[in-house]
Amino acid sequence: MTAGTRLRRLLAQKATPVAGLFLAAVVLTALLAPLLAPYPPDTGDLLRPSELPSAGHWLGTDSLGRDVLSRLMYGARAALLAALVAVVIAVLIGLPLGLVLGYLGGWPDRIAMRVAEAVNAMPFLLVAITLIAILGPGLIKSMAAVGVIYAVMVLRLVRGEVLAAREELYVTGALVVGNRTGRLLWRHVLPNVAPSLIVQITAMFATGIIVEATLSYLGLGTQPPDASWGNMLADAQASAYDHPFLALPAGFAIMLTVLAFNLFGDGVRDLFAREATGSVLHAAPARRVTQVTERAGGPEPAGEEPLLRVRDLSVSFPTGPGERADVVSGVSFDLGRRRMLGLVGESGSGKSVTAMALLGLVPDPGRVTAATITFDGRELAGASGRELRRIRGREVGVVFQDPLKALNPAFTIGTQLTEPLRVLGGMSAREARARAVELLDLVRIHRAAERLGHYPHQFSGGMAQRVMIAMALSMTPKLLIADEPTTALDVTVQGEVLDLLRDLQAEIGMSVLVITHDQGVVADLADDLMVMYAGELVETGSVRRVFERPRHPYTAGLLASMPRNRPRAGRLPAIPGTVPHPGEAGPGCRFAARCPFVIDRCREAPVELTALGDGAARCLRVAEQLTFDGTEAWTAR
Ligand SMILES: Nc1ncnc2c1ncn2[C@@H]1O[C@H](COP(=O)(O)OP(=O)(O)OP(=O)(O)O)[C@@H](O)[C@H]1O
Repeated sequence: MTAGTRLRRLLAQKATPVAGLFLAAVVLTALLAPLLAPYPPDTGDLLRPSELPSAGHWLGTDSLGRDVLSRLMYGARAALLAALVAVVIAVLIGLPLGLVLGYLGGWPDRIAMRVAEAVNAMPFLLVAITLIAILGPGLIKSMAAVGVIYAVMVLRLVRGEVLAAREELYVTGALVVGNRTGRLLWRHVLPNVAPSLIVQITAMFATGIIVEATLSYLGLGTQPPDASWGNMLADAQASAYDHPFLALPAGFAIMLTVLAFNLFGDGVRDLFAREATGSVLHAAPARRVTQVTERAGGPEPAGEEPLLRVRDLSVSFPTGPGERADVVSGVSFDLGRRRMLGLVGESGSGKSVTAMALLGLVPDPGRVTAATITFDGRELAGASGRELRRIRGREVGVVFQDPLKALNPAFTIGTQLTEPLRVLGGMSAREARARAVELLDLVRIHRAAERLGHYPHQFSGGMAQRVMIAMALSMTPKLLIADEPTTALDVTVQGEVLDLLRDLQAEIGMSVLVITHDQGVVADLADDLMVMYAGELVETGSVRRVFERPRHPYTAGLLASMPRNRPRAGRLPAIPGTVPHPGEAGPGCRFAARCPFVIDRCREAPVELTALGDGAARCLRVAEQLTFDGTEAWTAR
């Protein structure tokens, strides 16, 4: 995410910029207090004590006749300086220790963590007061003591994040290419720890302000006559009954500053959140009238509405300041009930984003628009995140590519399988367990009851994928989306999982959208096929027809480059070139640059889908009835 995008996201949240502006004003006031304050903070007119606000003293005077506004401005200096001292000490001690201990582990880590737990177990202020008793009172000394306690918090946070990052493949990858520990921690681990650390820092600033005020109130922090919000409160308390107004300025200053830090911290946290945002599919008028209402082929059983009807689905991502590019453009298709529809295309053609868009799970800052997405008679375009959540898991199940990454390593299979049954299905623990056993039986996992107590790492890839399938089927969905369900598995296991999917589809009678770059999977499973290229559907039709007689050169190229189980002379044919980046395909046919059948007209204007007897194809030359099957056209050049 670019700095500009981050700034835009920050400004989009209403409370965050307000909180940011308020904090900026507090910081400026603190810095410029000697210039801005109308009176010196520590000298007053003893003849005019405890006055209410007036033209001469906008916030009145305190019990010694000092100007409250001026003391408030100098108090901001004390508050921010105190919080800053504590936070800097915390980061200087906690960050390097957390990084090193989390990464190296062993006995130093164990000892440090026991000490951290002991410090954490004691009340915060008690520890601070004990340290101040040793160091002596005074603002900097007391906040240094607070900084040491904060350091323990930072250490625990950073260590936890490093422990998680240490297991990631990118860290192993960085080690493999020869990074030394220091560089590895600095370059590869620290950036992943930074978001949580920044949020923690804003929270520490907020509590730092409260702690400074408390310590100064108790006489342990800022010493009179210096101004601090805490000792202003202490002064006010002495005459609370006679002059209650005196407590208000410092009280509000503390409350508003702490609130602003917390709101700002929340905004920063949301800024770094990577999950899908609102999950809303925006309804949009169809942007252009497609020549045909393309369907994925295969005659629809008479009188039956398709389960899923998608029209003009587009997804865009930002490509630069104020610019977006479509990674999926104008996709329209129907998925009939009890049908299996395959979606194929090279890597980067937009298959997964299409599936995520249907589920309302395109990650921020992606934007989804569609003229209509009708699922089982209900309109999902424009539906709220809540409505989509109700459908996900219950009526639409999803199977992802890498089962061992999709399952949570911290929980047993039983816990993960029963969770949706209890949360979505409202079953009791006993009912959910019985159903979980049935589900594991359904996906042909033996000794199901025993396996429920096992953790994901105790399953092979194929077995874990069966568990994922069982989870996806737990609520008996009407639609199953399988995104590269066999890509992470070896060939023999792939076959077993495909057989299982086919059998389950027949048993349960659900519709399946299977996404893959492996035509073999589609040939094995699907009734209908959609071929996607650079974000557009380029051909749709029944699997049988498309495999026998592709009507788009790209489909033909994909089929020609499919390894077959028969002797072949020479190299495997391949489509030359690569999929263009989003927004860089040129004005005409997006496949033109790689197409051996290209003619000048192909490069001039966008090519629409043309309806065929069975399905549709996005090719100007489709009417010429070219066969596109000359393998020599695709022979690696
Ligand atoms: N979060 C994102 N931010 C920006 N661009 C993205 C994001 N996710 C996907 N894209 C872009 O969208 C395009 C389509 O990606 P998608 O993952 O759908 O392709 P795919 O056909 O499923 O490929 P694969 O088979 O490798 O998964 C790619 O150009 C990709 O770079």
